[in-house]
Amino acid sequence: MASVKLSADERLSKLEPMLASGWKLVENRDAIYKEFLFKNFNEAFGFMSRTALLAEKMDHHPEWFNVYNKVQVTLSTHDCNGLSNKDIKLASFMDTVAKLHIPE
Ligand SMILES: C[C@H](O)[C@H](O)[C@H]1CNC2=NC(N)=NC(=O)C2=N1
Repeated sequence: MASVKLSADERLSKLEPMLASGWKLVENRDAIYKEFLFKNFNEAFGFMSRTALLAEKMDHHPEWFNVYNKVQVTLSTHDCNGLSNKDIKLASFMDTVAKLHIPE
């Protein structure tokens, strides 16, 4: 199903809260970025594993880079060359999972 870019209203109602929870707009791209820090690699990889399962189920995949306990994530929808509701859904899920792995 072709993805539709977030509307102006959705950017206010759905994207703004994500920016308030630490996601940043990517310069010169309609994309969002967040860096997640975990206690160790196991926690980071657990986060990535859980995200990967949803990504596969959604057929919507993050652009991410992992070194040890850090996971850098960029979300955008390639099909519409910008942000869609799929990005909001995946970002929200990642925030929820990350909270389960809060470093002590
Ligand atoms: C063929 C496949 O369904 C598409 O390429 C999917 C795969 N995963 C995707 N991931 C993201 N982030 N954006 C897409 O548009 C996308 N499209």
